[in-house]
Amino acid sequence: MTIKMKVLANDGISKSGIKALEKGGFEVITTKVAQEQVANYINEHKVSVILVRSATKVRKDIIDNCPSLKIIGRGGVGMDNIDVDYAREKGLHVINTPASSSESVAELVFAHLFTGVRFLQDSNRNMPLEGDTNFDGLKKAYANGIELRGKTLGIIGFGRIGQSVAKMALGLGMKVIAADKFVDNAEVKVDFYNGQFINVEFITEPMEDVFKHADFITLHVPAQEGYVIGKDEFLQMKDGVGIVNCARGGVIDEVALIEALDSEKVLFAGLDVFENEPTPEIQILMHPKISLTPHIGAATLEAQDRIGTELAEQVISLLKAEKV
Ligand SMILES: NC(=O)C1=CN([C@@H]2O[C@H](COP(=O)(O)OP(=O)(O)OC[C@H]3O[C@@H](n4cnc5c(N)ncnc54)[C@H](OP(=O)(O)O)[C@@H]3O)[C@@H](O)[C@H]2O)C=CC1
Ligand SMILES: O=C(O)C(=O)CO
Repeated sequence: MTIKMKVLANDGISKSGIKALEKGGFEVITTKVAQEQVANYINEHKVSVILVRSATKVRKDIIDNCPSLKIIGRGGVGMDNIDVDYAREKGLHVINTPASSSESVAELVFAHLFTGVRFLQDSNRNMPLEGDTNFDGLKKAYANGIELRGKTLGIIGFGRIGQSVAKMALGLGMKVIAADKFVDNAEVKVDFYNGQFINVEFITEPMEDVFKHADFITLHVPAQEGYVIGKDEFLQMKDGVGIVNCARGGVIDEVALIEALDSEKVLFAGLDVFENEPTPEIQILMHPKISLTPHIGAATLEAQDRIGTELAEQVISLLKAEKV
């Protein structure tokens, strides 16, 4: 009898990913194992591959105590929930799917931008009931919307997602400026649904210039030590700027953000990620000027399909030689 290698997809995986892995001769387990039970489960079931999104952490304890493990796979980009260097030192393969979700995250950025400039996060909560006479004042406030067209979008972090955001912004008639620690210039291919495209050359600018000139700022940097935007950075921005963070909680100082919103320095914020996940601080949750999503940047059917298939392809190719 052939013994199939086991893949534990602890944060779920698309049907296409399961199908591809099964076709490749793997058994796929989609049971959600509690974090503290993951190591035991891997050992009990002799799991060879653990696939995670952002919820399950794969730290030193699992890496040290699970000898059957050969691959740690992250369905997504940021690997801050995995001790990557340590795992690689111990001879494990660590893989991710860096390009599969860029367009989906970029689209969510615009969902937050459109929400912020037309106050949707607040009007969704405040539509009047029959006989409500107090709504007129609010309606007047909601009537002060802003168009994105013609405005300047500042992109901090000009990698894959930052560049996807840039091309969508150009399509909307926005001006785009960008800052990146390491990318000096980039040629972004803006493609249209009819197959036509144009290439647009970008030269990145110093971060202070982006803060100074942007009407809206969106962050696309990885998790890192220290805030990228804190009190000092808010002070450098235009009054009434809009901020979007679909990158990582912890790259914006949330206390400074609340202060900036309350003082009207910042007009609105759109947040997909939080310093405290999955349960953001109450001041963030209840703020009328913040549009909230629960870390769903990559959560589209299309992105998850690409992620599942790409993970399956990598697992199959890495373990092909070792299968029994
Ligand atoms: N909300 C969601 O669901 C999702 C969130 N993400 C987040 O988005 C992040 C970006 O993804 P992606 O665009 O694919 O990554 P990339 O690596 O392609 O781009 C990130 C860019 O930001 C640069 N950078 C790092 N730190 C700074 C800084 N302090 N200031 C300016 N630039 C900086 C990086 O430089 P260098 O590479 O040299 O460090 C790199 O060029 C991921 O790391 C992840 O955390 C990703 C997918 C989904
Ligand atoms: O891919 C990422 O980094 C995400 O945050 C989505 O899971």
